[in-house]
Amino acid sequence: MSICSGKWSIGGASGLSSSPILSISELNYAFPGDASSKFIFQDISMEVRSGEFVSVIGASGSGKSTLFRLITGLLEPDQGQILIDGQQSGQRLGSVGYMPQKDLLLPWRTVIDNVLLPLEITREKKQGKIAEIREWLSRFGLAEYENAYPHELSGGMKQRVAFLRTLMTGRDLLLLDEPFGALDSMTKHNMHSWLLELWGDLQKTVLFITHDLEEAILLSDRIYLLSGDGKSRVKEMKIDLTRPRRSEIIYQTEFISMRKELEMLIHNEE
Ligand SMILES: Nc1ncnc2c1ncn2[C@@H]1O[C@H](COP(=O)(O)OP(=O)(O)OP(=O)(O)O)[C@@H](O)[C@H]1O
Repeated sequence: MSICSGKWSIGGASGLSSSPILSISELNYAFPGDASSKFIFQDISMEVRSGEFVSVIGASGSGKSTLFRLITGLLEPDQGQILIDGQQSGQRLGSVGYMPQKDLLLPWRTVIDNVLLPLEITREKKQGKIAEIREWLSRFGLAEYENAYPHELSGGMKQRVAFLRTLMTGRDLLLLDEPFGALDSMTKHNMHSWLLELWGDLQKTVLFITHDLEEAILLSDRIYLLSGDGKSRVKEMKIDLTRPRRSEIIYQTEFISMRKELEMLIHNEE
């Protein structure tokens, strides 16, 4: 594991050379009308470069989902700047693919019609995309379920459909809010293996919320830890495990010591 400026870098953005796809600088945010005027974020900075897989971890209530809503443009920062591909705040809505915690598949639509939804919203021509979607369905292990309805799918399958639908937004940056959080451990393990195998071909950038430390280390190039107290800091950990990765690396000494370190850091935050 290598850590930017020491073991852990505090304050986020690590001065990396290539221009970031997402750049957050000195972000301040408090929910309007909150009598205590409690800041969710105070002077938070972070960045994500093209092609990275970055996880965001933090205690419940530390602001992970709020951060995603700020990035998507559903909320506006009180102060500071959020740039996506250099685009300023206010021009961000629709510029990222967002997968919320619940799969939110439309129950009256088949798998393929759910996946086609982003193209309908942006009024893109569907015809040319069908062949591409069928190829992805096959890679997602869903070829035989093209005409199935959500209630006919397992939990893992539903998440894969929701992920594919997010992919079909065509956006380079995907925000995934605990996509595997509700899955049983065996299905989750299978999803990890599947995603690790797919990662090299996806050519996307992912910001990923999770409560699962093992999942964060296994999947990520870097991890941001949101502090649970004054919310004025964000810590960053670089995961120097080679890719392609297999889920069995969780048993390796290097992995176990990273996990220990992450746990200690969280413990210190508390
Ligand atoms: N619409 C809102 N109005 C006022 N406060 C809110 C609103 N949404 C969230 N909060 C508060 O903001 C804080 C951060 O919430 P958020 O959902 O972002 O946390 P989180 O880290 O995603 O939590 P979890 O891990 O439990 O999903 C919490 O204290 C929450 O009560």
